[in-house]
Amino acid sequence: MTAVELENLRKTFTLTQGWGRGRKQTEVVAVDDITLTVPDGQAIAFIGPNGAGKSTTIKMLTGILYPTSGYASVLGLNPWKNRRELAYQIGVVFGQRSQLWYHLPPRDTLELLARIYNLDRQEYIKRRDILVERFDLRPFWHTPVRKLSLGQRMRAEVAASLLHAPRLLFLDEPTIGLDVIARQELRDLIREWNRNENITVFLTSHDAGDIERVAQRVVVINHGRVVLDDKISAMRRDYLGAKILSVRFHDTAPQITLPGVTELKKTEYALKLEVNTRITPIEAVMSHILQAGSVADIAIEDPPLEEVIAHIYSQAAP
Ligand SMILES: Nc1ncnc2c1ncn2[C@@H]1O[C@H](COP(=O)(O)OP(=O)(O)OP(=O)(O)O)[C@@H](O)[C@H]1O
Repeated sequence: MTAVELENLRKTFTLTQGWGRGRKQTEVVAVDDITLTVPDGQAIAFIGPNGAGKSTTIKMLTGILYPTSGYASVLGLNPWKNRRELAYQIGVVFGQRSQLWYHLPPRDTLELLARIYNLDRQEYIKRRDILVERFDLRPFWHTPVRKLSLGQRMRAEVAASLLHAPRLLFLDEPTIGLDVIARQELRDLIREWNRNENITVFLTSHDAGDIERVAQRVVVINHGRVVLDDKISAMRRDYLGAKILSVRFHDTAPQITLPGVTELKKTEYALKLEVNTRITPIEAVMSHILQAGSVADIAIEDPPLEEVIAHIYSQAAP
């Protein structure tokens, strides 16, 4: 089953500038013919620079906005024609905007949502108890949302979005503004729900850690168009073609001079190199190092995802 299917999805906005006779209308293309298929159970990071069209796409997929043209099917439904029906099957979390009742504690919010979604009482209690436990809501279960820390609120937001057991979860910048610990906790919860409950995740984030931890696949958009669609591991490997080699030696670290190899750091007994594997394959660099010095330890890593993303954005710029 396909969770999301888009074909030439497009959204333009008309902007009016000036007054009276000087009034001018310009067209902004926010989403420019996106075609995309997301299978059931996949966690996809939908990323791109500011203004790339991510939120506009999510708004169309959740039925908030009508597209200008194109086709979309979300869990087999047309989001803007079957918005109500779809709402029972999807969860939506916007990091920048709370979906909770500001003056109510999470307890009452979940109770209200259970009624809105018409959940069976026994089912609701079972599910609520799991969410309270897994999202650690107990310490602030009776505290009005307005008094929660951002980390607590976001845990409550995601838990609330999962109450009606949606099959697909849209998350728009869910970790924005969170500290390192709260961000990690939230990422792990989203990942757990995706892997264990097989819920499809459609995530936007500017945080490389979120993307890396949560998603299996990355779709990069820029100016409303898909510029890259790949597995995270493949994106890193193929796009930059770079590897980071960290080597420790038993004695003084040698000088390594090879085409495509850049020294990032050197101490007396250690070397950190960046290898452009398109110029010199990693095997050749390794055998060169093994001959040049007495190697105690060697580690090969991919470059940080942040660098890869920055590189993709810069190449996609007009
Ligand atoms: N209601 C609107 N009216 C006019 N233009 C809009 C409207 N909503 C979005 N846009 C424009 O459409 C483009 C895409 O915006 P969108 O919010 O989808 O980007 P985004 O990728 O979510 O960006 P960010 O990462 O900053 O949230 C931008 O140029 C934006 O200014």
